[in-house]
Amino acid sequence: MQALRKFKIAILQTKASKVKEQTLSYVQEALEEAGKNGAKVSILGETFNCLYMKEYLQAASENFSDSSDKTPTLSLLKEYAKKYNMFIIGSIPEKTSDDKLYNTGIAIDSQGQLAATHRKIHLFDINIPGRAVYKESDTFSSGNQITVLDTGFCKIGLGICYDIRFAEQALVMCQKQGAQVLVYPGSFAMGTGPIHWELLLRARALDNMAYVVGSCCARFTEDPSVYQAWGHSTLVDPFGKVVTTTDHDPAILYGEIDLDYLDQVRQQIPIYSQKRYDLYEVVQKIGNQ
Ligand SMILES: NC(=O)CCC(=O)C(=O)O
Repeated sequence: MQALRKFKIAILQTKASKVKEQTLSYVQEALEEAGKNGAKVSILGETFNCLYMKEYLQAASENFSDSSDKTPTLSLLKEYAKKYNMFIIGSIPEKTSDDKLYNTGIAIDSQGQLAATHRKIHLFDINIPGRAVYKESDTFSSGNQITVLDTGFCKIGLGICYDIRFAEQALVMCQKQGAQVLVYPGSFAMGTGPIHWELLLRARALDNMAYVVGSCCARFTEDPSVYQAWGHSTLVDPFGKVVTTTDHDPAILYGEIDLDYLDQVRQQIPIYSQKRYDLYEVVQKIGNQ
């Protein structure tokens, strides 16, 4: 069988409502459109099934071992992955049987199976008074695994939002585990997004000469007391160029992943073979090595 070297991705910048069913109807509409438009991989935002605030995160959480009537988000994604023969990636709040909550990236394969999970490793605990104050560890426990999904046609490294600030995680995903595409579902903050979001996406792309997808949630503008996401979902190519981007409103972006182009860029600027491992090294300590 001929390897798939070029494929279409869709970045679904969907909006959350205060009501989970409504939020999922926005997600369903977006998946329908992306599927009809031939996306091979559709990527949603961080905790795309609710607003990014403790009470909503708790209420929208799903236990992945529950039956399908109690996991409406997972069921929806599985249905649409199968219907349109596409991979679907995003993060949702995961509740475990011992009552812990994780911010968990999920990847559903084109057969509708849960192919990989990534529990956010670095929790968004920052304190810039008057600008960005958030303590994600009040809600979630942190994960302990670095995750790279092998789709059969490319390797996708999974991170979540704040994870993008940690270059070592991306280096391990690409340079130890062979990821060609890095995917970061996000809900970036207004106080940092304008200066850091695109810069970080492009930085990780250049560190690794990889495609980088930042799929942010759309902004919830109706109520200023609710966490406001920066939006601006973006695809960056392995040369560090922004392929497509948007503002903060709901949107679906399409882009092409071209693995021949990625190989070409990695040959032309051969950082992978020029590493001075006699002077430094990035070591993965735990996870699928
Ligand atoms: N949800 C997040 O992890 C937000 C990360 C963020 O805004 C940042 O500045 O980093």
